[in-house]
Amino acid sequence: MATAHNAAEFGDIAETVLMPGDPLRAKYIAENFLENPVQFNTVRNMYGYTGTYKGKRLSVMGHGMGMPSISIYAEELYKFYGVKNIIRVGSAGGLLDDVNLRDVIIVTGASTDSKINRQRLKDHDYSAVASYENIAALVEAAKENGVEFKVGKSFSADLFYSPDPEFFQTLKKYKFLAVEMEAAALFPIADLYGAKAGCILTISDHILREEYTTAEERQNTFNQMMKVALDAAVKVD
Ligand SMILES: O=P(O)(O)O[C@H]1O[C@H](CO)[C@@H](O)[C@H]1O
Ligand SMILES: O=c1cc[nH]c(=O)[nH]1
Repeated sequence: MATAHNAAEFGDIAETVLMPGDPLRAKYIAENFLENPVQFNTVRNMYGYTGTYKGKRLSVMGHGMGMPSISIYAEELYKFYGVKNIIRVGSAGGLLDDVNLRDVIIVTGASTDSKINRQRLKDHDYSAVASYENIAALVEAAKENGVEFKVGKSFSADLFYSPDPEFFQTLKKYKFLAVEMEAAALFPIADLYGAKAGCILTISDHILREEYTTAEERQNTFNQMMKVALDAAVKVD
């Protein structure tokens, strides 16, 4: 049955869904990587498509920006559409010295400055970690594709425009590889539904060095990340 945010009927969406923040990136993945993609959602322009990749039925759908947005889309996918695995494919700002523009990051877990998980856990900390199967499959797929990668923590920020840039130094001290805005919200929702989640990122800018990729560079390096995520998605049941 359709929800307030998703026009799909049960069965329209595959058990594995790749989710970029940008719905146009979802369209790009569907049009360039999926065979016979069928669009299942246009509500709020949060495009979603289902097709096949290497013989496996897969979906791709945008999740918007920020934790409230991904929380709506991810929870509905797991709860109402029988989705078993969501892999976020996102962009992120690099923090560490050895994290460079265009690097691919496989996320093991994410901390956050949001209260979103404290609302879930009576104000206690939540260890928001990716499913091991996704971490392992993403690593394997990256190696198979000859894509260099780093594995580690991301920090999911509520605010893109931070009022406290000094805090990035603290994140660096604790070896967070990158800042993005959704992983910490996604992983606990997967836990809640006994499902899986994962996250792979491409470094689109370096926060502490103020370096930025061009739109064209982002497109090309994102292609590497998409391929790794798709090949990983095929490996995980
Ligand atoms: O490129 P996406 O997947 O949207 O990810 C990053 O980009 C957005 C901010 O520009 C946030 O959603 C952040 O997490
Ligand atoms: O959330 C994000 C994504 C890319 N770059 C940033 O600085 N933050």
